[in-house]
Amino acid sequence: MKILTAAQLAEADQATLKSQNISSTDLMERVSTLVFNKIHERLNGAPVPVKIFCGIGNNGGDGLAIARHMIQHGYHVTTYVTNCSKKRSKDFLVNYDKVKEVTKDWPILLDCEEDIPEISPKDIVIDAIFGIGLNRPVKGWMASLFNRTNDSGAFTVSIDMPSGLFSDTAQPADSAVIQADHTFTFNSPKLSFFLEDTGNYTGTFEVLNIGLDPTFIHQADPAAMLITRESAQNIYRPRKKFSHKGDYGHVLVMAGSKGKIGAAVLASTAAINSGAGKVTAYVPSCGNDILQSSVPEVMTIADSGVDQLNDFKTELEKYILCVGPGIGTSDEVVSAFAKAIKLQSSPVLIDADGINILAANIELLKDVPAKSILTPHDGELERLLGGWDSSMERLDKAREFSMQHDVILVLKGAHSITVYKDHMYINDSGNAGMATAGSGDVLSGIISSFMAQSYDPLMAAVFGAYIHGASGDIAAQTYAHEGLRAGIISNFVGPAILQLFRQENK
Ligand SMILES: NC(=O)C1=CN([C@@H]2O[C@H](COP(=O)(O)OP(=O)(O)OC[C@H]3O[C@@H](n4cnc5c(N)ncnc54)[C@H](O)[C@@H]3O)[C@@H](O)[C@H]2O)[C@H](O)CC1
Ligand SMILES: [K+]
Repeated sequence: MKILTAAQLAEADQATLKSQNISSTDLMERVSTLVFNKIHERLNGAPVPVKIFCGIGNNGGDGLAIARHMIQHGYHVTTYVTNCSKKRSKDFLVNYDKVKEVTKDWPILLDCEEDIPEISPKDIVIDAIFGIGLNRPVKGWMASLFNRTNDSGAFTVSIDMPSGLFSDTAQPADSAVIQADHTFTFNSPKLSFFLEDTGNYTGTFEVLNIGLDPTFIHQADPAAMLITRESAQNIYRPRKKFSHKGDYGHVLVMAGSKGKIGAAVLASTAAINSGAGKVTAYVPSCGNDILQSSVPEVMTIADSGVDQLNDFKTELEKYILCVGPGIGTSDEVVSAFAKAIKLQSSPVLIDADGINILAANIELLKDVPAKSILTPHDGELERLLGGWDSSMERLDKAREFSMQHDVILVLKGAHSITVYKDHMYINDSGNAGMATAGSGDVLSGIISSFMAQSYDPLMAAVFGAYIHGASGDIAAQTYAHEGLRAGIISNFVGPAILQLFRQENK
């Protein structure tokens, strides 16, 4: 699913009016009727007090139209207008008049701190103050209104966006934001819904298809793609009947050190579980027997280093290198890592200490083949890029780094984001149970496995991140979040692939 920017959505709005030969008032009526139906389905006529707060732009227009529908259906609605500017939009004004026609009274105008009404925990609040037109932080008495709403305990439903939340630019620290319990968002979710510092404001969110011009949407170059089950289905490459293991690649997992051989076990098990034709673990010699007895399908090459890697020697000719989990960062390891990277001509996957080594020896990046994949968690990313003030800045810096070094970054988090140059792919699978030791090693194994199976590296990263999350989601149904271990996630790769095509989940 495409995630469009506020500017693109405003353009889509205009394209829709033209192609469907409708007025903006008609589109607002369509949108507000859709939202009303959703609310009506849930409230089912309940006589709860509903307070609808409307801004003076089109988000406010939506709110006024929703208010009218609710009043006409007998709901107990009080409608407020945050009267913060004289620049009322045309469709706000149309709907302002239409509410009056129904109630015979104008909505209550709020102009200052003293006008802010009491809000009871028993109220339902509908927040239609600002949507995608927000262009500056919310301060002053409006911030007080937002804070009162947030502190009230009232169930709060936001229209299109929680008011005060920016859709695709950095969230200023001093801006008040409505904390919604549920958000009805139009056409597509906004980028800020998926970021750590802003993603909680929406509560649960629901995307409503408001029938914007499909040609415009099809042609729009998205700010980011949301990778859902449907997207993953389209990336999946079925196997050929007449094929053999040589067709599905060979992953060489260079990982582990004394006390962290488990990282090598997890990454190589995940690689074989995800369909690589062959997997070899390249480990310090202390790990050789551990690997052999814990995962018989994986071959091993023991390095001359006993407790940690200190060289890189292999007879293998063709393989995909997956390097980094649990290797440490000592000088010996750095030289082994540097040697291994230098020998590669096709994209590699670098994780964990491999990223730490790159961050501390940035000159090694020149030997990393183009379109290689780095899978940092935030600590590793910070070492690589320096810090950031907001999640948006984190993305900006990641895009710049990707552009500069021609590498793919998988930024791990609740919604892992794969960044390649100016394209972003936001993962929509996974759960908080996956925040557990070794989960990243499993991800490295999965992605490198798909690379070995000839997925384009970018698609291997995007698909691998989805399958990793989906495996965790299926595993959590049996193990709960708390019971998930990385090795368990890895065992559910097969069920996650099956789930892509199960009919009942459509
Ligand atoms: N294409 C669609 O998705 C459709 C969206 N609809 C709804 O319209 C809004 C966007 O409306 P717009 O008029 O462009 O902007 P807003 O209503 O969000 O607000 C603009 C209004 O507010 C002023 N303003 C901005 N920031 C502040 C601030 N911090 N303090 C005070 N005032 C501020 C600004 O100057 C404007 O006057 C979208 O979200 C949907 O809800 C349509 O209904 C249909 C199609
Ligand atoms: K809103």
